[in-house]
Amino acid sequence: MYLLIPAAGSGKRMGSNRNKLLLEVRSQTIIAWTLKAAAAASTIQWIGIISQPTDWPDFKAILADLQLTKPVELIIGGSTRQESVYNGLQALPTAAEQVLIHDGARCLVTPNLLNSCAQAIRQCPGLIAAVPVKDTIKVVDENGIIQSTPDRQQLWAAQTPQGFNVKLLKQCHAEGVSQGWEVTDDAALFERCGIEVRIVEGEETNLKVTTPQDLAIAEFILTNRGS
Ligand SMILES: Nc1ccn([C@@H]2O[C@H](COP(=O)(O)OP(=O)(O)OP(=O)(O)O)[C@@H](O)[C@H]2O)c(=O)n1
Ligand SMILES: C[C@](O)(CO)[C@H](O)COP(=O)(O)O
Repeated sequence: MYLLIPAAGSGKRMGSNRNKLLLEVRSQTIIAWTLKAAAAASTIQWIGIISQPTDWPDFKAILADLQLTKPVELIIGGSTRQESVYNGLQALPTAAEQVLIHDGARCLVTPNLLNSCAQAIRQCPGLIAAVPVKDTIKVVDENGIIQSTPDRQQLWAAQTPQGFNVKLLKQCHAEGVSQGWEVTDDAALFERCGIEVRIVEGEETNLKVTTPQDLAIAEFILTNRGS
């Protein structure tokens, strides 16, 4: 399976002055933890890291340290996650029929979840890892007044990995560009194009390191795993 790792963000919500993926948790960078999970997932045969060239010296040093046995390519990122994935899709080897996309910032993903998604995407056009929402969610208007309470049975929190048929995902991204759609994940492009996306049960611990609080939680989870 081909794996694209969007890693070209700036980490505004982290409040850091550099790419948050270069911050350390338990003495390893966030991107190193993500790469280690990808390396340990037996189904992953190729890894593309979508990133800003200014970060390449750091990424190359991390790769040299990890000594991965799978081919890894650095691909130039865009100014949004959507643009970064678009670039990643253009850089995939022509043999790639399916692809998994996994945020570099979700560094607690397990090899097991990557493998489950890689196997499942062979049977459907698109899928995402997701977990059932535990909170009661409110829809609120611009004045802070609650409008409704959606039925929680139908609410799932989206994660990555997200898996897709490459040809269809390229078509959906192209449609997104021509229609000016702005989305925060690739499944949303499939949804807008009317193509089915399946849910694969994700992992509660598969959080996206977004804020300083998430860094502390990631540290706690990795310590408990004995990693
Ligand atoms: N132009 C961008 C923006 C984001 N990403 C990647 O998409 C993933 C999810 O994005 P997010 O957590 O929002 O990362 P940042 O954009 O870095 O954070 P922020 O939104 O707080 O600035 C991250 O692995 C990030 O590196 C990317 O490849 N290209
Ligand atoms: C793709 C994603 O990780 C799914 O949870 C997420 O949508 C990334 O963007 P966000 O803006 O941080 O939600």
